[in-house]
Amino acid sequence: MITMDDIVREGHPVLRQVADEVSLPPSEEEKHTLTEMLQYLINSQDEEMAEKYNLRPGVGLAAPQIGLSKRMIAVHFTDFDEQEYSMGLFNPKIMSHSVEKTYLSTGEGCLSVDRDVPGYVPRYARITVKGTDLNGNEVKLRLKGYAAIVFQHEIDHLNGIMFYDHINKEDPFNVPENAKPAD
Ligand SMILES: Cc1nc(NNC(=O)[C@H](CC2CCCC2)CN(O)CO)c(F)c(N2CCN3CCOC[C@@H]3C2)n1
Ligand code: NI
Repeated sequence: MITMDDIVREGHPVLRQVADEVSLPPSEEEKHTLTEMLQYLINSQDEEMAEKYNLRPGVGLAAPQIGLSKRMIAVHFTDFDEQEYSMGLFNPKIMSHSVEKTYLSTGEGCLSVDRDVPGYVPRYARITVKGTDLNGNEVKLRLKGYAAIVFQHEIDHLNGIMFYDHINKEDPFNVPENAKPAD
């Protein structure tokens, strides 16, 4: 199982690389790894497992965070409309996005960042994502708000981008005029 010992921390070059496309169909090993990434999220949200294995809770995870520079992400969360997302995706790609932005009023954190970085992280309010799921099916997702934020955070990791790269350096709590909080 994946534990915090497997999560690389900021400063490791893999977090600043552009990850490689996974050639399709994914190998058994790639499918196993993506399944393990999803399992980490599920375990991390289970109080007993998180306590027992000292897991930081997570709603998303990207392969570079376990040292694997491949375009693979896993997400496990329920959004504010009670819509559940629990999936692994190969080669996720943002096909289109709104001009309008959104952000989490709590700011963001990252399993690869062992410090608090205060500030709003402006992200697209709505995105359309395409990718291939663990069953080898192509999926097309239209996401907004919280779900859009989580997927953007993960896809950023595949492009070597950390959440704090988006925070306004002069005024971390500056809100762009076209942005509304997701929560
Ligand atoms: C928002 C949130 N971020 C948590 N952690 N950070 C992460 O997931 C990072 C990714 C998220 C940071 C902002 C957007 C994506 C991991 N990242 O580094 C991957 O790249 C949480 F843990 C969390 N929740 C709320 C839901 N709760 C259900 C019950 O179980 C606990 C769980 C806690 N919400
Ligand atoms: Ni992260």
